[in-house]
Amino acid sequence: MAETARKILTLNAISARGLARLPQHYVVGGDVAEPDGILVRSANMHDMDIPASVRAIGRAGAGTNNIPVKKLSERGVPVFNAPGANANAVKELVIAGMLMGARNLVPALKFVEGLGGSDEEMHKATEAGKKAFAGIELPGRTLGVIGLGAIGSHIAEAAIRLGMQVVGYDPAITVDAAWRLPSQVKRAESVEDVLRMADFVTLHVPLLDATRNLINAQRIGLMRPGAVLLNFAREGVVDNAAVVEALDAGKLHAYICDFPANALKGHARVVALPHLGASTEEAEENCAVMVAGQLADYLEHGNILNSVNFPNVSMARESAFRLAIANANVPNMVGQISAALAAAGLNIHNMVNKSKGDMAYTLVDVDSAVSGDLIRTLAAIEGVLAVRYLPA
Ligand SMILES: NC(=O)c1ccc[n+]([C@@H]2O[C@H](COP(=O)([O-])OP(=O)(O)OC[C@H]3O[C@@H](n4cnc5c(N)ncnc54)[C@H](O)[C@@H]3O)[C@@H](O)[C@H]2O)c1
Ligand SMILES: O=C(O)CC[C@@H](O)C(=O)O
Repeated sequence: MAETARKILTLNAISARGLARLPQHYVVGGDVAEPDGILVRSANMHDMDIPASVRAIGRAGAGTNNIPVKKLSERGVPVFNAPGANANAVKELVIAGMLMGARNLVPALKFVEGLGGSDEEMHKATEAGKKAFAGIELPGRTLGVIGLGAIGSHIAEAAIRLGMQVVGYDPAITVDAAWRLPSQVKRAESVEDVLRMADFVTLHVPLLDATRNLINAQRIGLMRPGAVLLNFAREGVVDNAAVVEALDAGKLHAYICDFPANALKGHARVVALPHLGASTEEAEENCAVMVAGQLADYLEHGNILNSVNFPNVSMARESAFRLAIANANVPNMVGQISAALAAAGLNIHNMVNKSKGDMAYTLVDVDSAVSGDLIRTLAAIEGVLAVRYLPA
């Protein structure tokens, strides 16, 4: 059988090493029509008319708040991401951010930029002015980490190595992340507990309805005087107006973030980086390699790994005839699918069905070719969202 020339639309620049993970016969570009899959980084897809041809989305990164995941679930389309692939890059920038805040590096650099006159005048002004930028050291200080997933757990570990005390909060920490945490990390019972105990607070939660404005005026009120707040998660997790008020009142020492906004612009105690957390050669490559591999495995074989809306499902190929069915997680789907296959005279060679929340997914290998009529019958079952036939 000829290879299917699948088409992949890229909405952002995707690292070449990642694209090389796609089969060679794929057509890839920023302007392909009727794509089978989409690769994206931070481009906002909420207002995009996503073509009906799209079978899967690959997010070369962690956060998927730029993607209409719910709408895609209703179409039976998985959204893949790259968990942990940029965690080290973000960790390093957060450590840099803590040091910027602790040593007042940005205001100090601005002061130096403003120096003029002869070298001798500069030296004099330097020695007279430097006391305004005296800072603190990290060992012995407490770092509060809110969200102990791929990034938060790495930061907790790095901070312990730097001699800091670490207190963390995550109501749904995964087993993997918990294993990564050094035993010295203290477990807090709430966001409020972390805020009360920490000199530096860093946020590593996804942007969800539940985390929007997680850090607001009332919670900032609980923070230690002179604390440094770091936000390399998402803009919406922090109320910018409340932060500016706390900075102006001297309650917060600095706000270091990855999300420039008008409310923060020009503030002497704000460092806003241009969403640089994942912008390293290594992270861009790791994310693209991971997600392109997952996308291709799904398009070719129906296997699912690291989808935010579907369960992990993978089955070794022992038959040339495979059906991949996305369905709602409701009773009797497997029964109806099996009955339709039996009525068509097909023998099931292997089958797996798994669910995640409202979504379920079924892979079925059969012993002989599948007809167009059977695919239409399966697609017409109530609760079936998408059916793909994947002959090897
Ligand atoms: N600045 C950047 O360039 C950059 C790069 C990567 C990720 N991010 C952002 O960081 C977020 C986290 O990334 P990750 O790779 O660590 O994701 P992750 O899924 O591994 O970890 C997120 C953790 O947050 C926890 N969480 C959810 N709600 C919480 C709450 N209310 N309080 C405390 N914990 C909560 C989850 O249980 C999970 O353990 C991403 O969703 C993304 O928005 C930003
Ligand atoms: O792709 C990027 O540059 C940012 C990615 C980052 O925000 C993420 O959520 O992984």
